[in-house]
Amino acid sequence: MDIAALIVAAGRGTRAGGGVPKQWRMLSGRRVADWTLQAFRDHPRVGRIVVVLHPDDMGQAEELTGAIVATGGATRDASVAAGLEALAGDPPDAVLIHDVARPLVSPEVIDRVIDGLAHAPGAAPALAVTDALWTGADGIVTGTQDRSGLYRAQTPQGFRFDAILQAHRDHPGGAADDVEVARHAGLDVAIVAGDEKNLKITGPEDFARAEDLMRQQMDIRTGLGYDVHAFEDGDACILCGVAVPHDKKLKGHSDADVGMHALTDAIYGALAEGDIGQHFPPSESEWKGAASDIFLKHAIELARSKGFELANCDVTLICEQPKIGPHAGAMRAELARIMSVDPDRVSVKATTSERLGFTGREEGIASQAVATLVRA
Ligand SMILES: Nc1ccn([C@@H]2O[C@H](COP(=O)(O)OP(=O)(O)OP(=O)(O)O)[C@@H](O)[C@H]2O)c(=O)n1
Ligand SMILES: C[C@](O)(CO)[C@H](O)COP(=O)(O)O
Repeated sequence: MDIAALIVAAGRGTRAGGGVPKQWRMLSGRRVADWTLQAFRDHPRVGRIVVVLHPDDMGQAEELTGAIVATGGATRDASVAAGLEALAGDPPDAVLIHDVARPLVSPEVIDRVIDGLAHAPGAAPALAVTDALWTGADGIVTGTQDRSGLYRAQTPQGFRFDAILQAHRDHPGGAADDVEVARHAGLDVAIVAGDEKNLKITGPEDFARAEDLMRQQMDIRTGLGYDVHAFEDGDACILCGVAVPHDKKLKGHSDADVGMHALTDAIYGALAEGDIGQHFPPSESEWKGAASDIFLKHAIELARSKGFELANCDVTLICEQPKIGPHAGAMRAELARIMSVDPDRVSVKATTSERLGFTGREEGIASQAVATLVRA
């Protein structure tokens, strides 16, 4: 099934305050809109993504990589209609209509909505009301409302595309959500289980709630790498991607970059994905003399394919000679370039072993590295 996501992001977020529409405010280090888009971009069953923006926000479009951008209207339903029309030229089978203000939507909720479409033209997540419901006036309770059969509606609300497009075209406007539009057109909408965490950022206090929930669901992994290479005759050592002049070089099947190997193993370790020798066996001649950036790129791309980003890494080189200090800045910059991360996430430092052991006797260089990976 060809499934598109339609993310409405043309509201002004007046109730949230803060001077900037809530979708552009920061939440756990990224904009609200970036989290929401990522949830759909990472979902294997979602193809295209349409984002509906306010005319004043078109400058943000460039940063929403890979998304089709449409211009929104004065109300939520006008914005949804604009997004549907943007898809109508090349219609998907189904569309998932989602508030940008719900950045914590889980893959499981998205799956349940998609699965619900197998049995009905519409499916939407909701939570049964569990608190007692009152009516009140002037701060005084005036009655109790029957809560049986009442639900709190969430998004994404999913529909067969042709049906919801026609329903919006025929609707007079003023609907609270797309389920109301669908029902007005006589379409059945299945209720699937929502998620307490799928909150809509509405008031100022919701930012702190959303950040707490994000912290709870973060997956943080740490890996440790260790490597040793012996010296042989030569004129430079390749260390963390930098050629450091020396009267010896490091011996190995590849370029013997002991620092980069330790870091690569730390990333594989954090992912529980074995080690460098498992991915690039020394028995294979194609890795003979290979530049070690191939290994590091492979490890970081493997991490990204599993949804992880590098939070930070720290490499220690253990040797008497060559002196690392003058080259540490260049090494950090090179590792950061290879991994496409900010240099302030990469540390390279060195120590001697006080002339003890094989490093102290200058027979070779050892390296240790730790890497922390985070999946939000
Ligand atoms: N003209 C509008 C109004 C709302 N929305 C979107 O509809 C969703 C749900 O609306 P709400 O939480 O009410 O957002 P805002 O309209 O931005 O908030 P407020 O009512 O506080 O201004 C949000 O993703 C919002 O960006 C939209 O695309 N176009
Ligand atoms: C669509 C919706 O998210 C369902 O809960 C909600 O109705 C939209 O937000 P609003 O605050 O009602 O504008």
